Amino acid sequence: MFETLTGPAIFVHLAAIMYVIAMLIREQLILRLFILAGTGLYIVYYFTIGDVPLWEAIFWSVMIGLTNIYSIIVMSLERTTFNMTDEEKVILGKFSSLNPGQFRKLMKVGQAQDANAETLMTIEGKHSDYLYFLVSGTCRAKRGDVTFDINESCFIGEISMLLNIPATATTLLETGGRYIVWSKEDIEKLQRKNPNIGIALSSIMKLDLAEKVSKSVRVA
Ligand SMILES: Nc1ncnc2c1ncn2[C@@H]1O[C@@H]2COP(=O)(O)O[C@H]2[C@H]1O
Repeated sequence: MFETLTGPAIFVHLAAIMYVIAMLIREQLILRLFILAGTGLYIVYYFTIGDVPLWEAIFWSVMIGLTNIYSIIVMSLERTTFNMTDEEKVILGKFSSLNPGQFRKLMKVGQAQDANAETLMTIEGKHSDYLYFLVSGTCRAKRGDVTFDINESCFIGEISMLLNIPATATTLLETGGRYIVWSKEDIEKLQRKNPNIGIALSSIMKLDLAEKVSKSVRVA
């Protein structure tokens, strides 16, 4: 077998070595790059092995290679902030348990809004269908007789979502504030399709809650 190492057969040996190395790698992106190299070497082999290239084998190898390249591009995009706005990059900093691809999926089901007037977000004791992330501005909140401000870069509506209870406060965003709003139903659908996003989002909301508690003062 190995006496053919100098002819076109060298390519089939190299291709197989690429595949064997790929099978030892867990990291998807690197694994796929080795498979791609192997596929390229197989194509060279099919071109050079006989008087006539093995077109059927070449055709399917090219198809496999193109499919692999498509997945490599999708995976690479999922790991980078390419094409994100500056605002999205800042929000991603807060959502650090999500990778950029998961974050894009979450943002796709949400809507960025500017408050052109005072905007009521939650009503104490009432179920809310929405989760908000306050990008900028201040939200006035009232719980019982106590009023307080909630400042930017945090969630509004995460307590009722995490505990599945009515809103614990009435919250009103001042005019000019900016926020992202998600329908809880859309988030639940997304979580069912991507359980990892659900786990990451709930840990981000818990962290947000811990930060709020760490800054809160006892008022009564
Ligand atoms: N003490 C607090 N500090 C900061 N934010 C609060 C406080 N109490 C309630 N909230 C926010 O107000 C929201 C009202 O709806 P939720 O209870 O779903 O989630 C609540 C929090 O996002």
